[in-house]
Amino acid sequence: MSFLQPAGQVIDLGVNIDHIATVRNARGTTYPDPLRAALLAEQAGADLITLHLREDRRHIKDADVLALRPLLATRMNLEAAVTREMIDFACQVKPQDVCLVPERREEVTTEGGLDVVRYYNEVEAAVKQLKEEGIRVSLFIDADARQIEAAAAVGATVIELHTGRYAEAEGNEVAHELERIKLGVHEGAKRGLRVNAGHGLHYTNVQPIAAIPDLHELNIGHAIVAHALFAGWENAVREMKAIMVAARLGVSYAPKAGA
Ligand SMILES: CC(=O)[C@@H](O)[C@H](O)COP(=O)(O)O
Ligand SMILES: NCC(=O)COP(=O)(O)O
Repeated sequence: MSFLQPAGQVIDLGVNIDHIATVRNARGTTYPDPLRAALLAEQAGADLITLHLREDRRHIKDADVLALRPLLATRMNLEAAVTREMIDFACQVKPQDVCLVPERREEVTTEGGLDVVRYYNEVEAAVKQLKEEGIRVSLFIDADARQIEAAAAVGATVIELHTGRYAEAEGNEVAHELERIKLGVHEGAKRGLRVNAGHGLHYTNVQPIAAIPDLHELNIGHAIVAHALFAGWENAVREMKAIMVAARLGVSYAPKAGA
């Protein structure tokens, strides 16, 4: 229980440690250690640890996932593509959560949501295999009614709405994308799904998202790692959690300088 968290969970923060591994891999050293980052993030208020084992292993490696799984006090949310290799690996690791994401080797970062409508049969088979191992399955999708409907139909119990378009929006588009996410949260909750969100969120654009009722969890990585370069890792996690909780509770929170 984070000291920032009132009784009961207001909104969960999933800290994505991918880009700790990006820095490590830049020189092929053992530091910074993603496992240490994960354990410190938990102590600083993270409610779960998210990590994306990409097909090209550009940041998180198989060994990171295997080593971290038994160490976490909270829970592991493993992001993976819908491939035989990744689904079998996830069934071997048995994280509490798996989030199925789209992946293209040439992409810089995740560009959109999983097209559950188009790949319904493949996603359905993956969801079934993971659920048989006792793993809770989330689908990383756009805030699109057809994708949300397909996610519920295919047997997922959780969806994570891709907030990339909101994060990249400018001017009047910001309000439009925020409304699209609000409608997606409502649509998912109406269908009995647990609704999460993530991608491209940072210390200012997170506030309107965290304020959306019925949103259970935000997965945030790149911005926390970036802020940690100046504020320190644990401060960066604590500050993000505080901002999210304050936004959800409708109270103002002004981080002290250098927090
Ligand atoms: C699915 C998602 O939004 C995150 O996992 C994101 O993919 C972070 O990893 P990358 O920066 O490698 O895309
Ligand atoms: N699913 C979103 C995630 O895990 C983190 O995405 P980002 O904050 O690194 O863009």
